[in-house]
Amino acid sequence: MSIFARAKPKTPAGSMTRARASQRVTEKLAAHSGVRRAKVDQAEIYYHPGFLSDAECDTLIRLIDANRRPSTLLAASEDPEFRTSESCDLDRWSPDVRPIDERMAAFLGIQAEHGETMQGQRYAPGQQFRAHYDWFNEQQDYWPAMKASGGQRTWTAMIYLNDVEEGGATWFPQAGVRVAPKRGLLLAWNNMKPDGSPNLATLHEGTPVVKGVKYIITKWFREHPWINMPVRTY
Ligand SMILES: O=C(O)CCC(=O)C(=O)O
Ligand SMILES: [Fe+2]
Repeated sequence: MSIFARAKPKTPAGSMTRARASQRVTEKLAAHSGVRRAKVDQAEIYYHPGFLSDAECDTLIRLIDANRRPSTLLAASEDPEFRTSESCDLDRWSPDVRPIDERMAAFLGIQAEHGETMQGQRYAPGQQFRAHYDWFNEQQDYWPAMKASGGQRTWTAMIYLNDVEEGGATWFPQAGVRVAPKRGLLLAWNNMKPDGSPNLATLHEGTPVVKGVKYIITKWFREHPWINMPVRTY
């Protein structure tokens, strides 16, 4: 499921619960050696090189190639070029995915149940994901359903699975941060401000790939357990 907010809410509301939870994630990240924070004040953006091994990246690339389909948006866009990549949901119970899924959640200090299904994404040359927020716009029609299924998206964690010859950087135009794809690099950011309200400076885009193919995984974490989480059946 892919759901993205684009319009600005009129009065983003703060939340003490989100603020405290975000603070715990920040402290957890700060305690890991190898984590660096982007030197901007507008948003909390962190990197950790080498989070996944080459073998783990290759396994996920294989799964994405086997299951990819055109990426979707919940809030329809008038721009047919808004999100042109391919995506797939990666089965959180699969022995290839589960250890990585749980390692990402543990790294941020968030319970794995708060994470939506890990999403694999593939961008061929010319494909992109235009500027958007990962947090939900609480004025949009989809919000009651999102509120009931785990609430706001707090943190995003992404991992680049390969180096890309040219293009494909993740660009935060308001924060002024650009991250070039690097195999195994984890990029995580807080979609909320310190008071627990949505942070407009987390606007970001997957810029078009120019040469090569870009593979990533994304995990969006909710403020409460994600209740669409499928029950293990095997
Ligand atoms: O492809 C990228 O660099 C960004 C992907 C993204 O914004 C997302 O998965 O929410
Ligand atoms: Fe995003």
